[in-house]
This record gives sequence, C-alpha cells and structure tokens, in this order.
Amino acid sequence: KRGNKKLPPGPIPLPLIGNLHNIIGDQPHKSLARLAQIYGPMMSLRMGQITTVVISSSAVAKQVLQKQDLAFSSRTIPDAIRAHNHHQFSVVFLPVASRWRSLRKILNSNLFSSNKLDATQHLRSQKMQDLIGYCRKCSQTGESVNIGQAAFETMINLLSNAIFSKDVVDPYANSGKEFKDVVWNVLEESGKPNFADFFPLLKRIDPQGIRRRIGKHFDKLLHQIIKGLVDERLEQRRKSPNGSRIDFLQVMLNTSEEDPQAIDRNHIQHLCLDLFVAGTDTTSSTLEWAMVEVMRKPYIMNKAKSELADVIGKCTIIEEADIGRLPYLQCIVKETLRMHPPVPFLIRKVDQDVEACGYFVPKDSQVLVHVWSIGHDPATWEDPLTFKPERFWDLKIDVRGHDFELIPFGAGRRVCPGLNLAIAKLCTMLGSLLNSFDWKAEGDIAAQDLDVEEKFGITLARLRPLLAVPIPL
Ligand code: HEM
Repeated sequence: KRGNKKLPPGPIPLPLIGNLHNIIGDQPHKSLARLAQIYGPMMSLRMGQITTVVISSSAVAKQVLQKQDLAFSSRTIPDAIRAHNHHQFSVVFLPVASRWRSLRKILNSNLFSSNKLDATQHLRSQKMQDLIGYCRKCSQTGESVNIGQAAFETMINLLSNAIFSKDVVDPYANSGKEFKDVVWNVLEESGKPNFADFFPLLKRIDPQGIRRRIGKHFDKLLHQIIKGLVDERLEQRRKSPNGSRIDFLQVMLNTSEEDPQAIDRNHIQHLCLDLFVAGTDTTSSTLEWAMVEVMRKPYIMNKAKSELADVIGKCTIIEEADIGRLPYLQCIVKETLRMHPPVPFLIRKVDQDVEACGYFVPKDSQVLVHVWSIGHDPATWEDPLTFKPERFWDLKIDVRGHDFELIPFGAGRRVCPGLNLAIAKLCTMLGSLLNSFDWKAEGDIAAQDLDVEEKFGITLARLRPLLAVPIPL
C-alpha cells in the first residue's frame, strides 16, 4: 500500500511460495485467466518472491501500453538470459534507452521497413518454393510433413538469407542440422521454468544455476556458428573491399565502421541470435496451428482453397504482393493469432513505483499483459473458443498493436519489429500449402478429429507436432 493507493487485488499468497500453487501446472495461461475472472482485469500475485501484476482486459492493456507505455517498457530478465551477458546486448531485453533505440532503428530501417521488405521479396519467394518443393517430394513418396518443423526450417533460411545471404539449413540433405538444433536448444532452455526466477535468493547459493545449461547452447550459436559467419564476411570484405553485396550483415558492419557507438561486433552477434530466436518458433508454431484449425474444419479449407483458386489460380505459390487480394486467408491468420497467440503474455517490468488504473505497482514488479486472455474475452469476442475466421469480415480490429482487443505482437514502443514480415510469411506459407496440395492427417486420424492440446513453453505450441500428408492436386 502507498498513500491511499493499494496493490491490485489478488489471491492471498502463502508464505515463501506466494501464489505459485495457484498457477503451477502445464496451463498457467488458463489458470491466470480463471483467477482474473475472480480478481479482475488488473490483479496482483506473488510468484515466489516476485510481485507480479497481471493485466487481462483490453482497456487496462491500453492504459499501460499506450498511455503509460514508457513506465511499463522494461522487461524482466530471466536468469537464463544472463548467460554470456546476453541481456546487456539483446534488443529483446535491453531497457528502453539509447542502445536499445539504436538497435531498433537499425532493424526498422535496414531489415523491416516496407522498402527493404519489398527489395528482398524475391529471396523469400525462393524460400517458399523450397518449402513447396520439399512438400512435393514428400507427396511423391507418401511421406508426411512435420508442418511446424518444415516452417521452422523455412524461417531459419529466410532469415539467414536476409542477414548472411545464404541458407544455413538444407532440409533435403538434412545438413545444417546443427544450426537448427542449436537455435531449438536455446528456445527450449529459455522456455523451461526456473526457480531462480521466482526466488532470487537461490542465485546466492548457485549463482551460475541454469545459466550453465543454456550457456553452452548460447556459446555454440553466438561464439561458434554466428561468429564464424561474421568472421567469414570480414575476411571477404578484406579481400574485396568494394564488394557489392548488401545484406543485413553488410549494413551492420558498415554502420559499425561509421559509428561504433551505434553497434559493435558483440551487438551484431547478439542481434543475429535475437532474430533467429524471436522470429522462427513464433512464426512456425502459428503456421502449425493455422493448418490444424483449417484441416479440422472442411468448410474453412474449401472456402480458403476456392478464394486462392479464383484469385491466384490453383497450384501456384502465393507471393507477398497477392496477400491484399486474399481477404479470407488474412482472416484465417488473424483468427489463428487470436486463438493461439504464440506469445501468451507480454513480459514487462516497472523500474519505478507507478500508479495505474487507481492501483499501486511497486518498483521492480513483473507485469504480465495476458494476450491470450484478452483474445478470449467474451466481452469482445462472441463465442471466443470457436475458430471462426468470418468474425474478421466486418471487424475493423487488426493485429498490429493499434487495437488493444488483439495484441499478439504486443503494442507500444516495444511492439514486435518483425510483425509485417511475420504476417506476410504466415499468409504466403499457409496460402501456398493450401493452394498446392490437399492435406490429410497422418495415420488413421480424420482431419476433423485433430486435437488442439497446447504445450506451454517459450511459445504456446501444439502439444503434438502436426504430421500431415500432402496429396498433389
Ligand atoms: C507470428 C510471429 C510473431 C509473433 C506472434 C511475435 C510476437 C512478439 C511479441 C508479443 C513481442 C513482445 C512485444 C511487446 O513486449 O510488446 C515480440 C518482440 C520481438 N519480436 Fe516478435 N513475433 C513474431 C515474429 C517475429 C519475427 C519474424 C521477428 C524477426 C525476425 C521478431 C522479432 C522480435 C524482436 C527482436 C522482439 C523484441 C522487441 C523489443 O523488445 O524491443 N518477431 N514479438
């Protein structure tokens, strides 16, 4: 309590563990949504020793992410992320200050601006052809495609082409497995619950703790694989200083030479790691959910296929320029992001005492904006548990962080910088898969019976990978 302002309401914490018993389990997003129905859209809990404020309505989200954005713009740093001091270099975890600003500016101007995205469209189109080629090969042998994994590999190569102008994974030859596996290991370790995050005192007993576990994967990705790619480029630049290649690595190295304050060698490597970690699993698990939902409902599958056939023509790969003419496809992608946001909570922190919505939020509180709950709020969404792309026909709610009823990419100054790329890729991957093949579930399962069980980790993925057999049209 401060003055006449109190902490938001919440369940009574137990000694030591606080409210961990209220949320522990494999579905913490659902446990927190249930608690919010009792305690309201702004509630407080103790997660071990950490005061946590959970925001579960669009109105309160708008207050903290738009009106008081700066006060809520830091992030809690999980202990794992301190391995190799990643938090001191990472655009995802740096506080909103000059270093973070210059990294965001480099990303926005040189990788994600609409001009840059237009100019690099052909590279991504090639990766779509690789994905469809891979599915075609599976269709000839009758093999199933692990949709999430195929999309994960596609995203890795798509990013590696934008950054390094090369593929780092070859799904046909199963080479480049190391790169893919290391990115996956980093993701998996970062998603594991870690008691040191709830009980900072534990860090005194074992200061390295989880960092040892994740550290070796960070080390491999940062100091061996990414460093190797950067070294290789520096060598090429030495040999031919007037080389004409302009990819994101080249831009970062040029910027670093002109203004070492803006970005240095360490930041370049950590930024590459950030992009592979933030941009791959988020996009591939959303695509997997979209395929599951479409396969479960034949009327959605047929409607999407007939839109694609009418507008683009059957068996054609979808280009980014086509997306504007495919409104139903866009509705499917938005509905997937509403039902299955890969990032169920925005994780923020306040660095000072703050007052918001009449409550007191003490310095260093963790703040969770409950994206999943907001997207399932029955006050906004009729029949929220049903997958219904049609709801977006006449609805002017978008996913880009301006409409607080649906914020799968976050909002405010920390909004996801890769959102336009992610939306474009979700539409082109889904559209191309649907337009090139019919799909059936592997084994004896009827597509309509595919389950929607979730696995809570670094992303909210499907519990079992979707294995689907492509049938040539
Ligand atoms: C479906 C795909 C994606 C989803 C749902 C998603 C979602 C998010 C969310 C919720 C945040 C936190 C925003 C906040 O706190 O307000 C975020 C941050 C971020 N995302 Fe994405 N993202 C996706 C794809 C991508 C891609 C493709 C990239 C880049 C290649 C990317 C790069 C980043 C980065 C660098 C941040 C940290 C931004 C910062 O803290 O300043 N994301 N994303």
